[in-house]
Amino acid sequence: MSVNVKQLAAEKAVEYVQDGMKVGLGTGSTAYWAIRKLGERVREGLNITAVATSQASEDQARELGIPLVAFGEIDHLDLTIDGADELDSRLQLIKGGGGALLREKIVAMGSTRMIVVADESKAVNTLGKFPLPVEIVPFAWEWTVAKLEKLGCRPELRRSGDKLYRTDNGNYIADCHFGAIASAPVLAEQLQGISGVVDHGLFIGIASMAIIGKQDGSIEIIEGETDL
Ligand SMILES: O=C[C@H](O)[C@H](O)[C@H](O)COP(=O)(O)O
Repeated sequence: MSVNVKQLAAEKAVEYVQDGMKVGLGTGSTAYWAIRKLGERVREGLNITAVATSQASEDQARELGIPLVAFGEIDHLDLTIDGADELDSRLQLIKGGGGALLREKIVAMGSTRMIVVADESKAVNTLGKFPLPVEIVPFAWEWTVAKLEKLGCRPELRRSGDKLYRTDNGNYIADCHFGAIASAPVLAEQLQGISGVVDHGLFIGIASMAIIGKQDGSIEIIEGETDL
């Protein structure tokens, strides 16, 4: 019987959620399982409040009866559980394959802890095989894309059918094919220096722990410097 490795990792992460916590809900097919499990625990009496990183996750949480709170009502979160497209052993991440990177970064950076949940295919030695999603404003996007190209990548504007893809914030995503990224912090700084770039999918120094589900049914945990 094949193991659902995403579910395995996600459900392990939910064990870290305690009564009274304010929780950030990630986005994607792995975070989906964490939200599902949280819904189960809420039905069993767990008392939490949550914010979501995408419309899809918000809808799922609402359906499951997870109490959602407005950002104006809280000033921080205790724990965020979210997926990743790639992660390395230093807990540097590429996120945004599902287009939610900006909201995900705002929520993760407002959290005391962030647990990344992933299957083993996401764990890499060097980030960059997965094209780096960069959220850009539609205004003068051609100029922004040209500047991205100058950083040494092949940017590809994400499409949704015959239209350009729009994020939940109304922006475009440029998927930037860099190949192996020599220094994620240096690249992050370069990206932040481009006007027109809203944010990018490099998460550096944000995750506190990664829980990686494996096909043999085991789980690998990588702990960062900010421990749980
Ligand atoms: O924008 C999407 C998010 O960054 C996801 O967390 C990421 O793409 C991983 O998604 P999945 O768990 O579906 O592979």
